[in-house]
Amino acid sequence: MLLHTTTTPAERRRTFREQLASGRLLRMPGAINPLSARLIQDTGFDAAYLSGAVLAADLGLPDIGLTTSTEIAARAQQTTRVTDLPVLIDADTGFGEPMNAARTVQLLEDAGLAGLHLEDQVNPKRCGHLDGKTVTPREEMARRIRAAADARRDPDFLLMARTDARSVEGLDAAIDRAKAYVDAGADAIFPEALADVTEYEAFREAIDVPLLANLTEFGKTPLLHTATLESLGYNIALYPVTLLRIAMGAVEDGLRTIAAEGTQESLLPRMQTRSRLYELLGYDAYAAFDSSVFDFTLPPGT
Ligand SMILES: C[C@](O)(C(=O)O)[C@H](CC(=O)O)C(=O)O
Ligand SMILES: [Mg+2]
Repeated sequence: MLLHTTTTPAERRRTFREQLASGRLLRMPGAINPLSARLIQDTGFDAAYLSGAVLAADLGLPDIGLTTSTEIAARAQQTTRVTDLPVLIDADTGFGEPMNAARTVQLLEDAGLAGLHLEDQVNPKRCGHLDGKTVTPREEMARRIRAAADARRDPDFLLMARTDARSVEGLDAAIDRAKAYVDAGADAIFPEALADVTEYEAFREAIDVPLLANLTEFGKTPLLHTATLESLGYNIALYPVTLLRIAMGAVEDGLRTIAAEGTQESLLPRMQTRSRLYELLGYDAYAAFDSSVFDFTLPPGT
């Protein structure tokens, strides 16, 4: 793979549709940057995710709807360029009125994504696992979805509706909303912040389209095993902020170690090596293209 992926957005959208139709559980970690999306592909995951919480945190911002559709589209394009995997993006509330949601869909289609999800919170939105959320009237969200569905130019671009209603209006209302969102044109449903396995079951029973399970840490939902989700008939196991939490934990530990020990020596066994990084970046493909780019050998152990 030289410079970028050779898989087209259309191919990846078809793959994503086929994966979802297969009935198999897809495992979908959230990338923290384009390079980590390469690693997600390299370690055998099915698809990658771009989290609103991660994109905001990356800019040093809380996840309250401050980022813009053009900002997330630019980041998405950098990511989709370097992976062959289908990538699903968190489009928050669609960034405004239904007309804004429609523009968001087109921007994110152009960014090479396989699909997006829109949620039924009002602005300023918040993490779905926090208390004090407010949801829009059901009909307003249905308008948001219809506008998004009509704006699509590739019918394979996946439109997922997320409902945040479980912790606001209760489980039954959340299921009713999900049904209304499917009627409005949603291809898949993201039931946010379910409390336990019985709630997962109830959603599966009531909804015919693919379902996503959000396995975010330190939230309201148990960290269900993939085997459990498979037996429940869920389609996507999402690890939205997991890589960010792992990386930031390691970065903080590393910084404290250097400050305390005066050298990074003790951290070397925990670091990605230079050779692994070069492997991920595909240096040899560049060497094959132009031998003057990569005409050195790395000393052993680097
Ligand atoms: C999935 C989510 O929308 C995200 O932006 O990644 C967040 C995750 C989180 O804040 O833990 C959410 O669940 O609202
Ligand atoms: Mg989000």
